[in-house]
Amino acid sequence: MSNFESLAVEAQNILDSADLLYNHQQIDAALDEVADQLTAALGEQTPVLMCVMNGGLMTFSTLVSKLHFPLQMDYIHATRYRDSTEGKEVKWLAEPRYDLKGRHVVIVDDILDEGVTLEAIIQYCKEAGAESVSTVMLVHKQHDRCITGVKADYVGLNVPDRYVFGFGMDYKGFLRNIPAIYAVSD
Ligand SMILES: O=P(O)(O)OC[C@H]1O[C@H](OP(=O)(O)OP(=O)(O)O)[C@H](O)[C@@H]1O
Ligand SMILES: Nc1nc2[nH]cnc2c(=O)[nH]1
Repeated sequence: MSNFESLAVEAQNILDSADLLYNHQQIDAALDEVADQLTAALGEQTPVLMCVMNGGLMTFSTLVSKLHFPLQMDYIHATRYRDSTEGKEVKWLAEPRYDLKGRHVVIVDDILDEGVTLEAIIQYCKEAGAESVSTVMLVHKQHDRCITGVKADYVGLNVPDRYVFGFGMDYKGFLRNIPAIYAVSD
């Protein structure tokens, strides 16, 4: 069996034994609330919404479909876990296309864990001259290891201090497409 095939089998076993945290309906309702809050805060600001690839993709596409005001979409690709379940240093794979100078930027990602990735992206946007940087996270992992001062302005759902996957979040590069959020079984 090649590497990707054995990983696919492992991922299926992980899914079969995982604990469901939130189903699709609960995720959708949480993103409805975030969309309402963003509309109230930024509906007049013509923001740039910035998808953090790859994990942010499903949250981003669901969220923007709920926003009915003028905005632009862009993406940034920063990765720290690289198909592993342990974080390393942040690696940049793609920078945004829009000039962020003077713009209200909204970063949209799947998970705030230790905050290393988010801190690097906020710093990037500020150095690019953004007028404001707001942060949206589908989930916030509950522990006290997050970098001091790094926070999400808008959070959909809280998750326990366990490895989680689904709705964009991967297990070794798989299971991002599952339309619910699970925790790997202990
Ligand atoms: O708060 P942190 O501890 O920095 O972890 C959060 C980051 O980890 C994941 O990205 P990953 O590096 O796995 O890349 P991916 O988006 O391609 O899954 C996730 O999408 C966040 O960007
Ligand atoms: N998929 C996934 N990515 C992460 N990045 C940081 N923490 C996590 C996690 O629990 N799950």
